[in-house]
Amino acid sequence: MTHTLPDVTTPAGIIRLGNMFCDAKALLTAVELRLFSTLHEKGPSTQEEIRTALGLHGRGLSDFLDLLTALGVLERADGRYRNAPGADACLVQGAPGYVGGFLERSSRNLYPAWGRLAEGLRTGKQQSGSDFEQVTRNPAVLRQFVGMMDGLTNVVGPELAQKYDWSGHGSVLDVGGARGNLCSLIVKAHPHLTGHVFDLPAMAPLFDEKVAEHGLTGRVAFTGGSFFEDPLPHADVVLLGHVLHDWDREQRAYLVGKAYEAVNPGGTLLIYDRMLEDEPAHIENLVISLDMLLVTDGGEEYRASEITAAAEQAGFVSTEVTPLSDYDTLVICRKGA
Ligand SMILES: C[S@@+](CC[C@H](N)C(=O)[O-])C[C@H]1O[C@@H](n2cnc3c(N)ncnc32)[C@H](O)[C@@H]1O
Repeated sequence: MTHTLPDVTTPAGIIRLGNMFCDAKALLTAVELRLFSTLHEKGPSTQEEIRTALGLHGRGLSDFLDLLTALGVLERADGRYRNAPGADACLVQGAPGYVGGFLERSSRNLYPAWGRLAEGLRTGKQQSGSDFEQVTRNPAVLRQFVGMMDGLTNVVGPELAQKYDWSGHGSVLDVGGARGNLCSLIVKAHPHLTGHVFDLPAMAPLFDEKVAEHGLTGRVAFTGGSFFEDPLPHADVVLLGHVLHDWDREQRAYLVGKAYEAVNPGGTLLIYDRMLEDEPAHIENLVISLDMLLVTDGGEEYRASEITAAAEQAGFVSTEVTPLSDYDTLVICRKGA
């Protein structure tokens, strides 16, 4: 994936880079207001039709719509706005490739936390005031959070289902698998597998709902518990996806060791995250690593080499590192038979 950055050798380019948070907030706001879903439903619409449908005041609306047009997520013709193709595929609620859940939570949680980045860097403390305990206590926030996870697993899931050879395995366990979206996508693509998700107990009702939506009720099971305190179920393939980056280095090594115990002999542990490289080239992954500074107590993105070393220490006989999706890295850890 390529990045187009402003020319930061010029004052105008530097100011443009400094203002790019405004571009992002315009997109996040459009998702929050359900603009893309509304345009998908109503078809090309005038500014006035959009104003009425979204219940807006009207001041600033033409600039807002034109900014989204300049950013490429809307198109304007004959005084009517409609979704650009990418927005129609990814930002309309209920579309298979919907990533708006991620953006919605970004708008409500990450965006304000980034406003306190200096404080986060000064203190090393998270700035969102919402650890997993708090997230799971509030049903509305939990729903937003799982929507965010679905936004990411809708992208990673289909690729993981294709990329890894699932033919020699009979079962998959997704540890920290949220409401089971990724596990369901894998079981749907490989119906010979039985699926199992382990996550905090509060996730159970949302899991039931999601698995029913996938038409897999009874084929993907759920066990509630804490992966730090409770035993994990066993499976041929154990997954830890976007989980290790929530924790510090010592906790990550502990979870790799715990996952080793859960993998059946001859099976595999699959770990994916936005892992970092030595060269600071991946803007998106560095941004997510700073997200972890701002929303977790010890989390950060990390290098694949940390995980291959922890896997070796835990007892895995071999490891393989490969790219997954546009931003993730997959580490495949094989257990001896
Ligand atoms: C960042 S999400 C990743 C979700 C999913 N694996 C994905 O790829 O999108 C981390 C998950 O870990 C779960 N989690 C956090 N603490 C946990 C704990 N102590 N035990 C079990 N699950 C936990 C959260 O509820 C959440 O679903």
